[in-house]
Amino acid sequence: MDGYPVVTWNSYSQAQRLLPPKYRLAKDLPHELQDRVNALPQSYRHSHQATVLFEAMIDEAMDDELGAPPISIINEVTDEGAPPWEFVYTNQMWYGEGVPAPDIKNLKSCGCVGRCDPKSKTCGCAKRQRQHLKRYIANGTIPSTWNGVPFLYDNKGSLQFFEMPIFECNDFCGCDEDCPNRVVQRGRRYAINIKRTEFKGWGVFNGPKRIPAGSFIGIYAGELLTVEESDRRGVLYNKFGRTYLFDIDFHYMGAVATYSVDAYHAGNLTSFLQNHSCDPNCEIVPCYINEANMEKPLLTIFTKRDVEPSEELSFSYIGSIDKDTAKNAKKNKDAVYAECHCGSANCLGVLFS
Ligand SMILES: C[S@@+](CC[C@H](N)C(=O)[O-])C[C@H]1O[C@@H](n2cnc3c(N)ncnc32)[C@H](O)[C@@H]1O
Repeated sequence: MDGYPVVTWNSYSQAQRLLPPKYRLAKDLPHELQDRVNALPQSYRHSHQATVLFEAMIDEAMDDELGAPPISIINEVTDEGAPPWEFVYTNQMWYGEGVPAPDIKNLKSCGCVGRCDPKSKTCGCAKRQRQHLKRYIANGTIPSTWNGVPFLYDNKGSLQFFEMPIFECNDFCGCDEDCPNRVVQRGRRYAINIKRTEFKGWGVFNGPKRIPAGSFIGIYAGELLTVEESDRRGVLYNKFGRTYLFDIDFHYMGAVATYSVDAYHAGNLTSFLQNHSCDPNCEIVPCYINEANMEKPLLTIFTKRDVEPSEELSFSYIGSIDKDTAKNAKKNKDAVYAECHCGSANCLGVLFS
């Protein structure tokens, strides 16, 4: 066309990156509801109304996982109506002081139309995942039976490989919402309950259907902190025996963390899924969506084997705390070192052992 520049998907997508990225600041976390409930007498927090209110708080936060089954709070063990009103229920990340905004300028995206074809040689996202896969192919992590398709999900959306980061299509890609490379961002598909256990506080339990291996359960949501702030909070948390900190230090980062997630003041069902098992059925996998900074993946939780109806969902703490911290905490008799009640046949007997 004479005199008019041609607007393509790529130029539109590039232009959008000039806008400031959308993200939430930890200092803006709302806490009015929690403050109001905590100001009420204990009899309220132990009532059925507290259960209903807690379930409603969860429901309201589930706008970003449309179609996800509702979550029930079940307590057949104590008289608490709900878990402690210490945190804001959210599936999002809230950025703490000193944590930079998401890097969208350097984010790679695809210009595919409709659903991305995993076999495509031109899809930018398939290319990016393939590039990253090369090192795993070279070191034999990917079995020789691998069919060469770069996306880590199969055609049912189940994760195939747990040892490497996922790169999903993002807000700047041309493909549709039902693209096979958009699983985490579509949210949870299986019914789960938050249930009081006898010895481990609250936990996450499967609903009535078997969850197949490789199913997405949730993002380990909460405050995204610098590791310095996380270390400062960790000393305190260890003293009173509950920590929800998770350092982002995957092997391809040289096992050194710059950032950490704290799910104490903000989080979702996955904070309770943080119960340890010596024979876990879930795994945390780094996943990049609207972020080019490799130090800031989302921590996403997937089932690593089939989970039976009503079975507890859990993962292993072993490896999630460094040895020096463990040694010192044990010496100081920190409350965070507890007897393990996972009940598995190969139980080591102690948490963070
Ligand atoms: C991050 S919290 C997990 C959620 C916790 N159950 C709650 O109610 O908030 C971690 C704490 O849960 C308890 N816990 C988790 N797994 C356990 C296990 N296998 N045996 C005993 N206690 C456990 C310990 O008190 C641990 O410090």
